[in-house]
Amino acid sequence: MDQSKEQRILNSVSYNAVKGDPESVLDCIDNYCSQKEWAMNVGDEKGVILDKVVEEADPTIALEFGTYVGYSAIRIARLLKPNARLLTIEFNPEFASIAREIIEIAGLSEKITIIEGHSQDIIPQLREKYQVDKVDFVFLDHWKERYCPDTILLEECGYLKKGSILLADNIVYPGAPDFVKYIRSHKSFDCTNYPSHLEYMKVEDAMEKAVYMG
Ligand SMILES: O=C(NC/C=C/[C@H]1O[C@@H](n2cnc3c(NCCO)ncnc32)[C@H](O)[C@@H]1O)c1cc(-c2ccc(F)cc2)cc(O)c1O
Ligand SMILES: [Mg+2]
Repeated sequence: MDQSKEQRILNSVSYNAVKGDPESVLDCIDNYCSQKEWAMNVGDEKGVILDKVVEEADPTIALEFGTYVGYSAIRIARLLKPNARLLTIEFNPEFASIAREIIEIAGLSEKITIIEGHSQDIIPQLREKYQVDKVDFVFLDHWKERYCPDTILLEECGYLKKGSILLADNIVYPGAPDFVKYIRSHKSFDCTNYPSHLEYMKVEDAMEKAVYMG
């Protein structure tokens, strides 16, 4: 059986990236996906917005929905302070295993925990199973129709505190209209839109930041 696109991305990283160097892993994935095969990584343009928001949040506990091959997990974790960590949730076992290998090549396995499962099932378990009290930063990049229910779930479970920052990818394309409507009309969220472009394409896209006001 021939390999998947995600396996080919891993092959390229394994062959071309400098072990232990997150930047070289990111560059390798961006080069592969802009020159060989498009893939749904947040990419280098929106990645700069992600970097800025992570630096603003300076999180101790960061959370991500939708690991895919680990590109944004590496992007986030490379900026974390020494005792900070990223929990990233992925339900596709093939993607989770590929992400684990790519994260290992980047040298960030100590800072990143990949949790295999559906976000809606894992979120309620974060306190007991993963010793999470509050989350400082959340990156939403999984199925777009799940952004809104999972944000509500995070709130209901009491993981958000004053100053918690959510950042959502793909606000324009593929779009997350119910999430945008919900978050912008919610009195406890202060929202900012960051226009950008779809990864590796000239198509319009945007990211939305939502700061929880408690
Ligand atoms: O669809 C997009 N992203 C989805 C991400 C899915 C990843 O996240 C995992 N995942 C999904 N739901 C859950 C879940 N919970 C919910 C389900 O239970 N719990 C855990 N993991 C979950 C999947 O297994 C994948 O690894 C997208 C598309 C385009 C795009 C643009 C233009 C085009 F032409 C085509 C595509 C651009 C983008 O940047 C995009 O992010
Ligand atoms: Mg995305």
